[in-house]
Amino acid sequence: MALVAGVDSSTQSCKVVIRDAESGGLVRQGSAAHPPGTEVHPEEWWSALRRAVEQAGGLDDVSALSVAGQQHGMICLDDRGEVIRPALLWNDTRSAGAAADLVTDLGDGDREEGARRWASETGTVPVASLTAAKLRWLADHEPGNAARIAAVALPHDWLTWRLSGSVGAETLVTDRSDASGTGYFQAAADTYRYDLLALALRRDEAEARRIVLPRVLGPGERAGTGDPDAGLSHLVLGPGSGDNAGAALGLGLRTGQVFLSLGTSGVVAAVSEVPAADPSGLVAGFADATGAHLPLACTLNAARVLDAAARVLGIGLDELGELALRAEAGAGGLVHVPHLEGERTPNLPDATGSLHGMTLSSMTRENLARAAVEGMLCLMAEAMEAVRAQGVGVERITLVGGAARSEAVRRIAPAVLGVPVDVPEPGEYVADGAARQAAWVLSGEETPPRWETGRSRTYTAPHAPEVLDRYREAAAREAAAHGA
Ligand SMILES: Nc1ncnc2c1ncn2[C@@H]1O[C@H](COP(=O)(O)OP(=O)(O)O)[C@@H](O)[C@H]1O
Ligand SMILES: O=C(CO)[C@@H](O)[C@H](O)COP(=O)(O)O
Repeated sequence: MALVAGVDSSTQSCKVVIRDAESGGLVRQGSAAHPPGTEVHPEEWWSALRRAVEQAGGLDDVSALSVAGQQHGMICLDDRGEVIRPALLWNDTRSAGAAADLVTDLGDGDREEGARRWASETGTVPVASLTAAKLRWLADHEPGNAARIAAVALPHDWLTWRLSGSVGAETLVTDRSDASGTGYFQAAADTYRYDLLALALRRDEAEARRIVLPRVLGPGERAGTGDPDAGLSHLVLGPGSGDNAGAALGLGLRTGQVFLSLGTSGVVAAVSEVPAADPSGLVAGFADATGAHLPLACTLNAARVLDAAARVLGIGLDELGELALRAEAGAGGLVHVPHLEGERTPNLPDATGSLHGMTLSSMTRENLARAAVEGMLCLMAEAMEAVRAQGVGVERITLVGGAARSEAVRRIAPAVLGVPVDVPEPGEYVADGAARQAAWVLSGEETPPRWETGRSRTYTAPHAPEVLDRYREAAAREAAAHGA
């Protein structure tokens, strides 16, 4: 029985699953926490990966491994392959101004024209999360560091490279799903755009072409083998992927199917045969891990909205869910607009969260808990509408991510979203997608192995559009206050 490993190096933790390559059956797993914050040294991820692998029983009997990782994080390497500064993560909003500048610059001073060009040329209009915006921030705020850049990698590229034991940056590899989140990759044509890398770094294109970008491997293509010095030469490495593409692969989603992930980020994404190009910037035109596309709307706020509410109420997440289910739909008029970390969809990087409709009768613990769950889900309902506006039919949605473990979220989601919600058994679907890719690479076949996916339970509830209507009113007031 050949074993394969899948790694999910995501924002809050690193998870490793080890599965049977043929059946996909789970054999063992491990996890390790990542440090908090939006600026993290990649060595921290490497150390968490090693701890998670150890907890999962090691890799001695594992034949292949792939890494899926949080998207967009900027890792700059110097000419010796050393990390120049801690990585700036997808949820670090200091690059918001840089993103706005990139849009205007490509439009020669015209923001709308710039947004149209970014969307048509790369599929995505830059926001603070994109790697290109982080590079522009670096060029403007840390020119000494920017001048030392010899290579730029993403978290999953760098971890795959570390596992291979390579030292030279020229051996870095990536896949099209993660490359498509950089801002300097054209997913529709599978090619890097050095002109846009140059724009980001304020260099000319010839200089930008001297920067090493990870070679983009095809889906299912071998990335090499593990580090012989670490006893990993038996390990075949897969190209890996961005974490959202990993989730789609782990769930075995087919064209037209849509998932909602409630982790640190909130994500609504669909597998699509056609690339997206949304000039409003709400939907990113990313690629998936199978050769198709993954139009995606991503929020900065999701599961941690519930963490924050539980903290304020001095209770655990289970109790928060029980309280929320005891309140009526609409939380007695209390509306929580949960822009706790600023927001990306809609693009309000400087926003803060707010609570509306506070009265003596609405201010109960039950309503506060309910408003947190409803607020998070309304934010996701808006993301779902943005994906729909790109022509994706959303008739039902598959719910995953840490907050999918909450019974309250599962039961309230169909009422707020207005579609049935399929909840697969709790699991690590990003890591599973990476494991499935590893099995694919090991098999050398044209398509990923058919793995049995666990049973889903479908949640339905009468649609309660008034919850979203009231949220929209409150969110519009907030957006106006933040100059949108
Ligand atoms: N039972 C639960 N109810 C609500 N939220 C939960 C529950 N279990 C875990 N979470 C939340 O899930 C989040 C982590 O989700 P995860 O998908 O692993 O995040 P990421 O992939 O971004 O690191 C945490 O914020 C945690 O509070
Ligand atoms: O920025 C995005 C997608 O564009 C995020 O989805 C990151 O990829 C982080 O994911 P999680 O750690 O929340 O899973």
